[in-house]
Order: sequence, then structure tokens, then C-alpha cells
Amino acid sequence: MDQPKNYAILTNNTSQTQEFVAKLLGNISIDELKLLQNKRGLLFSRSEIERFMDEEDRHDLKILTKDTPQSLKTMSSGEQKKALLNYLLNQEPDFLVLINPFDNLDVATQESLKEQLTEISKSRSLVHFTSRLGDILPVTTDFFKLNGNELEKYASPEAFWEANRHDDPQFKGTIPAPINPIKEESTELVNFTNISVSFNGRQVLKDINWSVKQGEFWQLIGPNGSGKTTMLSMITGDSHKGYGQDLTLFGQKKGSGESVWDLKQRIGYFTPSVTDKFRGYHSLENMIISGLHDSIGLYVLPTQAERRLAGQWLKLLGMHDKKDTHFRELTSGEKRLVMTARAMVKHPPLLILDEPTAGLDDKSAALFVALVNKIAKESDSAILFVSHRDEPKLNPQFIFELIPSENGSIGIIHNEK
Ligand SMILES: Nc1ncnc2c1ncn2[C@@H]1O[C@H](COP(=O)(O)OP(=O)(O)OP(=O)(O)O)[C@@H](O)[C@H]1O
Repeated sequence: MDQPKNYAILTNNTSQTQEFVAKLLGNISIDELKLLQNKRGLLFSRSEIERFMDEEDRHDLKILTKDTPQSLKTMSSGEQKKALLNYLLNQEPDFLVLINPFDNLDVATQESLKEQLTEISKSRSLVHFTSRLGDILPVTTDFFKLNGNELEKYASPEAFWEANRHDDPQFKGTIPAPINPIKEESTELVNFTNISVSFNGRQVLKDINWSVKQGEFWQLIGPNGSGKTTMLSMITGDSHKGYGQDLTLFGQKKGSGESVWDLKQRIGYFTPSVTDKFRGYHSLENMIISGLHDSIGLYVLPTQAERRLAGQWLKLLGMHDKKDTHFRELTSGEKRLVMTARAMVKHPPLLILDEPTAGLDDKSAALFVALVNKIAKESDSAILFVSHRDEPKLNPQFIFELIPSENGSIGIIHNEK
């Protein structure tokens, strides 16, 4: 039997991936992929996982999780992806369409998924849509780029790699100062002392000790399911697991009558799914100003000072000429830069960025990382950057690593990378 073809399709901010995948799975003829014509393909993507989560939530249909009492929603990304892949393989498709399969996965899980896909690629074709060059599988036989809806084929792997290298991005100018600086009395923003967390009798975090002080730049890493989201939600006030334990936030012991509103005031938070809340027609200027009011739209007329400040941020991002453009018209990379500016506009004592580069192409991710490094250097905000990926150019001062063990993850601190 001939070795099946394996296709890598590099995507960028212009790619209409969803439309293209719909064509491919709908058996609409695509010249460059004609070997897949009339074959049965199945989709492995984040959106599929979300669709199954929705089925569980709304219709109580446990499809991917039928063999476990746990819901898909509470599983780690690695557990969710494993469940989806098993489900798809059981249906014996001719080919698999993968969209950014390694996003949100830790290094070890990425490696084991890579091995599994390499094995699968021997018996069926893979069509791998990826925004990251580093994710391309060595078994790839045919290289493409998706520009808009057009597939561009490269004559050789060498031609592909040569054409898609990119230079390091730079921002010109400095981080704009806040209008009303927030005075933070406590030098220690976060303190976990021997914090442990269990879900349904299973311990997830064990004796976590961690202190984040003003102005520090931390990266929080750990394999899927190690408890990163659990820790973050204790900091943002979205989890009650901190009550009755020795958790202090901005100098106030958890459970001592602190208000969640007060907490939110001191934290700038960004995770890519937040972007979905902004579906209306918000101009970029209003988007940034709304960060001063913690609102989704803007309900009061902005002051001159606020408009000036928004202008300074947009200038820094190289989007000054787009101040009246609607947010929804931006590429996903641009949206994340604007959302980060929005989270940062007040200069909150703590800026949390949760998997902020997931799904971005290399160029947009590098630009995002350059912005974060700049914020770390030029502001007094402490930064907490959560990611699985080793973002090559990210310059955290400290890394907090969660290492799973049978009795829950323990935390280890590394100085710099
Ligand atoms: N509400 C819940 N009920 C039951 N189990 C939960 C709940 N929330 C989290 N878990 C479990 O706790 C563990 C830690 O989950 P958490 O989401 O904090 O990990 P993570 O490090 O953020 O993972 P990922 O990187 O995949 O997002 C996982 O095994 C998860 O299944």
C-alpha cells in the first residue's frame, strides 16, 4: 500500500480556514487535494470539542465522555483532545482534518499527540491546518499556505520554509501612562501558603506556596490538568476553593470580607475567549476606553483625556489610523493586541494573560510576546503569563511550574528561563 499523503496547510490572519474546511469535508472538489475527493474526512478541532461540550450542557448527551462520570467541560485540554481523537478514530475515517491540534497542550502531551498522529498518518491522510511553523509534522509530504480562500502550493519543502521565515517585530514608542494611577498598598499581590485543592475527592493542587510581588513578571506553566486554571480562578475570585485556606490577595486574606469587585479592579485579565464577548460594533477607540470602565460597551461619553490615552495606545500598536474601525473587523492577532491594551490601560497592579497566544500564527504570536515584554519592562504592573508553549522570546523573571503527582500538583519556582 502506498504511504498516504500528508498535507500541511499554513494559516495566517487572512486565512478563511472554516470555509475551506467546510468545502473539504463537504466533498467539494479542491484541485490541489483531489486525492481526498469522495473520501470520508472527520474534523479534529477546538470547535468540535466545544460542540460536544454544548451537547452535554444543553441536551445532556455524553458522547465523548460516555465511559466516565466526568463532564467534558471539567477535563483538561489534553483529556478533551484524547477523548475526541479516540471518538474520531473509532469511526475509521479515510482522512483527518486537524486544526491547530497542539494548541493549549503542554510539551509532553504535544509530543505524545505528535507520535500518535505520526502513527495514524501511516494508514490515513492528515490535513493539518496550522498557524505555527514549529508544529508541522515531519511526515508531511505536501506543503501549502492558505491565503484567504486560496490554496498556494509550494514546489518543495525547502521553498515552503524559505518563503515563510519571519523577522522579529518591534514596537515604536513607550507604554502610555495611566490617567489615574491605582495606588497599591500591599507590595505582595498574591500569596498562597500551603494551598491544596481537591475536586470530588481527587487532589489537584498540593501544598502550593507562591508569592507574587508588585512589578514581577511570572510565567505559569504546567502540563494539562495540572491546575493552572484552578490557581488563576482562585486569584480572580472565580473559585471559592481559596476560602478557609491561607490565601491572601492584595494584602487581604481570602474570606475576610473582601469584595470581588475590588479584586477585579486590581486585575487586568485577558484570555482569547474574552474576545467573543465583543460582538457588537465597538470602535477601537471605545474598546480601549471601555477598559477604564470595566464595561463591554461604552455607555458614557469619553473625556478628552480618555480619547487621548486611547490614541496613544493605538499609536503604539500601529493602529492609529484605525481608531474608528470596528473591533470585529480586525484579524485575531490584532484583536488580541487591542484586548491587551484594554486590560492594561489602567495599569492594574496585576495583569493576567491566560494562554494569550493560543491559535495565533507565528508572526502574530511574536508581536504579542514583544508587547508583553515591553509592558513588563516599562510599567509597574506584575504580569502573570500562563502558557504551555515555550514562547521563545518571552522574558519572564520567574517561572512557576506545576508538576503533577499522585496527590496533586506541587509547585516549583525557577528564576528566569
Ligand atoms: N469543577 C471541576 N470539577 C471536577 N474536576 C475539575 C473541576 N475543575 C477542574 N477539574 C479537574 O482538575 C484538574 C486541573 O484542572 P485545570 O483546568 O486547573 O488544569 P490546567 O492546568 O488549567 O489544564 P489545561 O492546561 O488543560 O487548561 C483537571 O484534571 C480537571 O479535570
